[in-house]
This record gives sequence, C-alpha cells and structure tokens, in this order.
Amino acid sequence: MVFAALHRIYAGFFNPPQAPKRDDAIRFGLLGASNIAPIALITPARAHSEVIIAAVAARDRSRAEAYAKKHDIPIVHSSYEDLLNDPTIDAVYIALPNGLHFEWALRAINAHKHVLLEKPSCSNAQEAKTLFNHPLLKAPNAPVLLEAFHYRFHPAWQTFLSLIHDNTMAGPVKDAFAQQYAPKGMFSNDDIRWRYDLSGGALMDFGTYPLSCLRQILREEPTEVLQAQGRFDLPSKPGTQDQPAEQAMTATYKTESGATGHLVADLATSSSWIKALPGFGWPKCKVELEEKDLGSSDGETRSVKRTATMWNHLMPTVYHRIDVEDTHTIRRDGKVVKTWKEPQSLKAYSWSPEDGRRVTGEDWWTTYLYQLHEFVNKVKKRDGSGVWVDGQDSIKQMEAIDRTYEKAGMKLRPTSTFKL
Ligand SMILES: NC(=O)C1=CN([C@@H]2O[C@H](COP(=O)(O)OP(=O)(O)OC[C@H]3O[C@@H](n4cnc5c(N)ncnc54)[C@H](OP(=O)(O)O)[C@@H]3O)[C@@H](O)[C@H]2O)C=CC1
Ligand SMILES: O=C1OC[C@@H](O)[C@H](O)[C@H]1O
Repeated sequence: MVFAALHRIYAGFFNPPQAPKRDDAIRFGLLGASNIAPIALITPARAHSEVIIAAVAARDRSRAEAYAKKHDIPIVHSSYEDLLNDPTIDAVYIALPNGLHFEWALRAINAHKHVLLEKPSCSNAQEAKTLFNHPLLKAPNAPVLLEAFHYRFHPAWQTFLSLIHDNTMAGPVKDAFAQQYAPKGMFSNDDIRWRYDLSGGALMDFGTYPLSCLRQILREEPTEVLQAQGRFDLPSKPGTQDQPAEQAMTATYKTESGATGHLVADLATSSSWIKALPGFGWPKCKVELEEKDLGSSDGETRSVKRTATMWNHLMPTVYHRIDVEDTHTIRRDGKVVKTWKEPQSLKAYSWSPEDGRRVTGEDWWTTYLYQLHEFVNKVKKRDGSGVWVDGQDSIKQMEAIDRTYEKAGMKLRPTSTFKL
C-alpha cells in the first residue's frame, strides 16, 4: 500500500511518463509565473500528448525568463497582453490573484484563446454573470472556458457522488458537511490570499472547495444562509486594502427542500492542543441521507439509512477513502424488530472498467491531469467522462459565495472596472 502510494505521488506530482507530442497539440501560455502552475498544469502536460506548455508571461520579464528556464518553456513574453497577441498560442492558464481573473479571462476569450481559469472564477457573481454569459462564448467555435475545479474530475469524487445520488440504497440528502484546512504559517503575511483588494479571503480560496462540494452533494442551491462567520487574525495593511480578508469562514446553509449543509474553511489553522502551533485537518465531506423505504412483505417493512464520508477529495491521488455505512432496519407494526449496520470502504484511483464511460486514466493521474484530459476533450469536441463545470454552475458558485459574505456581514469582493 505504501509502495503504491509512493508510486502515485512520484509519477503524478514529480515525474510522469513523458508523452510524445502530437502535431495538433494545444499550445498553452501561462499568464503569470505562478506557484501553482507546475503542479496544476506544467507537470500534467508532460503526460498529455495533446498539450504543450509553449509560453509564459510575467509582469517582470526576468522573472518569466527564470521560470521558463526552470520549467523548459520555449517562449517568454514581457507582458500578459503580448502573450494573448501571440498567434502560436491556442489556450491560456490563468493562475493570477482572484481579483484579476475576470479581466484576463475576458481579454483571453476576446483574443480567441481557450481558457483554463483558476478558482474562484471571478471576484463576485456580477463579474461571473458578465464573463460566463458573454456573447463571445456563444459564437460558433467559441473558445472553451473552464473554472479549474480539478477535484471534480477525479473518479474518487465521482464515485462518492454516485453513492449518494445514484444508488438504490440512498434516500435524499438530509445533511452535509465539508471542511478544508491549511495549517497556520503555510501562507506568508504578504500572500495574495490575505488581500481584500485582490479578492482574497478564506472563502474565496480554500472555502470555494467545501462550498462547491456542498452544492454538488445537495444537488440544489444552498439558497438560504442560516449563519456565516469570518475569523480575522491578521491586521489589515493600510493603503493596500479597505477591509481585511478573513483567515477562516464557517457557514450553514439550507436548500429549498430543507436539506442543510455546513462549511468550514480555515487558511491558518491552529493546533487544537497549543494555539501557537499549526494544526492539520484532512479535506473531508460527510453526508447523512434520509431513511429510504425498501418495501414491505409479510407485515414487515424494511428501510435503510446511509451515511457516507469522503477523506481527501482534494488530493485523492496521494490517498483517499470513501466510507459508507448503511443502517438497515426491519419494523413490524412500527416497532423495530431488527437493525444492523453494513459498512464498506471504497477507493477509486482510476475509472472502474464497469463505469460505462469511454474514459481513460491511471492510478497515478492527479486531479489536474484528469481535468486536463477533459479540457482537451472539450477543445477537440470529443466526448469525455461527461464531467464538466459549465458557466452557469460557476455563476451559481459565485452567487453562493456572495450570499455567504452578505450573511457574515462582510463586503463582497470588489468588482473589476475592466471593460472590453
Ligand atoms: N487549483 C489549485 O490547486 C490551486 C489554485 N490556486 C489559485 O491560483 C491562483 C494563483 O495562486 P498562486 O499560484 O498560489 O499564487 P502566486 O502568488 O504564486 O501567483 C500569482 C501570480 O499572479 C501574478 N500577479 C499579477 N498581479 C499580481 C499582483 N498584483 N500581486 C501578486 N501577484 C500578481 C504574479 O505573476 P507575475 O509572475 O506576473 O509576477 C504571480 O505569479 C489563485 O486564484 C488561487 O486561488 C492556487 C493554489 C492551488
Ligand atoms: O486551490 C487551492 O489549493 C491549494 C491551496 O494551497 C491553495 O490555497 C488553494 O488556492
């Protein structure tokens, strides 16, 4: 088991097999010499025969040159605009501070580039509506625009969802919980995540994941925010922001049909033993389903009630586990005559051969590589796994973020003044 995990980590995150590149490979340009691009795109691209990382642009050319040298990227541009004007580039990866996503995604689609856009897609719902409903995206042969919710593309997450939604043993969702923690000290005090003016904050950053998880688990929009609270540890820096960005957020939601969802996102987690030390918590989702009636015979009624927990949906390639517990009950005249539990534990590092989707994948594929395959499938107009994050979904995600900030009594992240 340990050897298999080490192999997945080594091949997935450090040294994937190098795929020979096809002549019609998609040529990507990177906007910004970001920290995340090597994990999220540069390394996965090495394993994909239809993707070439062809160019990088940074605000400072010497920084872009050093990055290009380190990651073996042939073309360097002195500005993001120059990269968008490069006719040899087909697609761009936007891993800029959240507050710049809207402007550069809009500029990129206007330059007819496909866009892999980091999460959160925009600063708020107003921007998201303008971007994802833009006429440029409705034109024939419009570019592809994807909010990079990478974890959704991994078979482990899809398996978890199917156990909640598709299984004959599962009733409707009653309650869901999703958490995401980063240890205190992981991000320095000048990190973009703490900048309100750049649309930072725990909900915008790590919090987008549990919120997105809840929205998929509930399969309904969490239209009512019952409570939401931000935590502020860092003082705001005068002159850089007109309000601080939160270090943590908790929220509770309710859907129209009455299901509830709870979110915890902490970007600066303290140890529960000693507050001054960093703390750790696995990414986790837990779901409780309503009891499901399985029918009656001979005066006895049978029912089942399921709970399901997914551990580490964010980096499932490293390790993950899906725990399902079905509590069966037999009743006679409304009285319980027998009850028993059936637990099972599942893993899905690649698609099951029985899945029926015409999809590929290896155990060492990261969420980012699964995502990249679907992005390429979309650009090439091919059927893939069927997993996608469409623009309306991205808008609803930003609406849920806005509602949470409003309930917490915090300002929405600032709207860009950029216009095409
Ligand atoms: N999918 C995932 O797993 C992850 C996604 N992300 C997302 O990716 C995005 C970038 O995050 P991350 O790579 O950690 O961030 P970094 O700080 O490493 O990179 C951000 C880039 O933005 C550019 N930039 C442009 N304007 C500014 C500015 N005013 N201040 C600071 N940087 C600026 C810089 O590019 P230049 O080189 O031009 O100076 C920098 O390289 C965020 O949206 C974040 O949410 C982050 C981590 C993980
Ligand atoms: O998307 C993300 O995943 C990894 C984290 O380090 C980061 O803060 C976040 O943006």
